[in-house]
Amino acid sequence: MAMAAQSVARSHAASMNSLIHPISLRNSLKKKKKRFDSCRQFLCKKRKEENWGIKGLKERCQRRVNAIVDQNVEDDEMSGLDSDDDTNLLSIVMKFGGSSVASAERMREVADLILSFPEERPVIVLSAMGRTTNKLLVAGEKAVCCGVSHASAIEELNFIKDLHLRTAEELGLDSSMISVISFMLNDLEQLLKGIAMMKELTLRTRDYLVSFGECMSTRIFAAYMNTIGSKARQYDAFDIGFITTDDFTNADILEATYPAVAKKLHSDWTSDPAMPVVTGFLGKGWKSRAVTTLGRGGSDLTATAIGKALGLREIQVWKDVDGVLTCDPNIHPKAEPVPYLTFEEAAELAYFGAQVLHPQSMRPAREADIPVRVKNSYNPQAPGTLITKERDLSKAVLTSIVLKSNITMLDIVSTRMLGQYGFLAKVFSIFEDLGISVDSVATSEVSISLTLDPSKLWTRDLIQQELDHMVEELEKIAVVRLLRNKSIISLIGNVERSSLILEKVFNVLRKNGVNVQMISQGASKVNISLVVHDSEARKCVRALHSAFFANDLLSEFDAGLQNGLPFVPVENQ
Ligand SMILES: Nc1ncnc2c1ncn2[C@@H]1O[C@H](COP(=O)(O)OP(=O)(O)O)[C@@H](O)[C@H]1O
Ligand SMILES: N[C@@H](CC(=O)OP(=O)(O)O)C(=O)O
Repeated sequence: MAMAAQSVARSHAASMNSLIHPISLRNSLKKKKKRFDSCRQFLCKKRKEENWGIKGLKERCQRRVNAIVDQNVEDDEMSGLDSDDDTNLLSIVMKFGGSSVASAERMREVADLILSFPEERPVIVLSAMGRTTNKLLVAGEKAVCCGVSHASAIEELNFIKDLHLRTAEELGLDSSMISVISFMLNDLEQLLKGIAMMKELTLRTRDYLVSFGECMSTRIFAAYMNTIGSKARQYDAFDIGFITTDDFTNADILEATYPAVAKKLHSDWTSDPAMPVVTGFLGKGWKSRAVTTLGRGGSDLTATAIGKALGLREIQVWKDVDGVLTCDPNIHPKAEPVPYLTFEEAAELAYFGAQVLHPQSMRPAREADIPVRVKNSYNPQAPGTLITKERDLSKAVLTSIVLKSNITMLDIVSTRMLGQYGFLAKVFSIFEDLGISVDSVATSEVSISLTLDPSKLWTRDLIQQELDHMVEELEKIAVVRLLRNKSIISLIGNVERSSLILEKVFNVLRKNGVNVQMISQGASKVNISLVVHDSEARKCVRALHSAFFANDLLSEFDAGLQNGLPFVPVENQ
């Protein structure tokens, strides 16, 4: 901006020389100053979008400064700049998960945290309070078999009522908002009675049932922000353009969502600015028009979708951990935060079971190239994890270890009725026809080993029915072995160094007497997956974590690499 200021001075001096009237000079300078401001915004945005280096930025700056000074307003690259002034538009998304808004006290802390960024104009995305979603699901299951007269007494319903009414009162919300919440709780009770009467809980009803969690948390929080004088407006995602497939409990966001959400949030903000507080996790089925959900943990996806829709600067997801960790802290208490990840690594990590991020959530952020920051709302000072398109992998070996348990594995050996490619094609067309999703695959000429993704299969009965049908179909062309109770351990890291990673991994496994039943290296080049028996999996992850991350062994491992020698820790030699 120093350069811009000098140019304003230059222009000022030039104007003085030609004896322009002081008022028109002031207006002209004001106009130019406005142009410089919008120009700066425009350049910053374009620089990010098009990845300009410093040299490119300088050249473009100079061109625009000259154009402004010389009044060359017809310059192509300048056109539309006045309307491109986005200094007052929404700037970031801040998503707070259930643990961040579990009580009145937590909501107050979240409000303070948001207000501690006065320079931002955030869109807020909230999940349901604490474990409300789980409790709603249990209440639904209980309603199916408890009888209408007992539905009101379901323990989880009363817990949810008490939590939400108490929170609204503790936050000092006015009586009209307390009535809104009471009405919603009353509707929830009626719904549970309906489920009890029907004695069934369809996937569609299940989604409507859990939607009460986010619908109530966002209303309470937006009302609280208004109470403390920070203007906020609540939105139900299904009413502002979140259009999804009709796959209840696991819906996908459709493309039409992005322009619709952008239009609604943008026009409300420009006509009457108020911090948007949006329900995470929810959408509207494009055919059914009913409430859908995006799969467990889906508020992360809501946040990244809003970031993409509005082209925001950053997406922040606030959790109860110091970022994405080197492994699940419930498995290894010494798990450490990972400072940087690429979208690809984060997606792989989430897909292979790290609960911290929703499996699909990286997609919109990657498509729009918007950085995602994972932060801890209980420890805002911690730097967290920054997820971007690229990062320096030259020193990276292993980034994180992820465990996905209770997996079903299939061993399929061809009866040689088909040629090699006919065999593979037939096997995968069977999965496609049955809508069964496959996680990891290892193939030879006549056999395939693969793991099935259980998250697509919702109830026990359905799993058995589907599996029986699938095996029946596969047995027409192959000998099939179904192996249950397996776990996938995914090693996310720099697969350029896969042989060194594997050497170390197999040392650890050998020492612990663990047999690997399948191994696959993803084409994404960031993931090696090992399949082991469920009963050995947690022990394995702990041993691998200690070998790779404890006592700074990772850097020793790196040092060994630099000397051209693979490092094997003493404990494993
Ligand atoms: N690799 C990992 N890194 C961080 N957290 C993980 C990891 N694997 C599992 N977790 C679990 O994920 C939790 C955070 O995810 P989640 O409960 O969905 O957060 P929120 O509800 O706040 O969005 C953590 O409390 C932690 O127990
Ligand atoms: N409340 C939903 C959606 C969600 O994203 O929750 P959280 O952010 O607390 O993981 C769930 O529990 O699945």
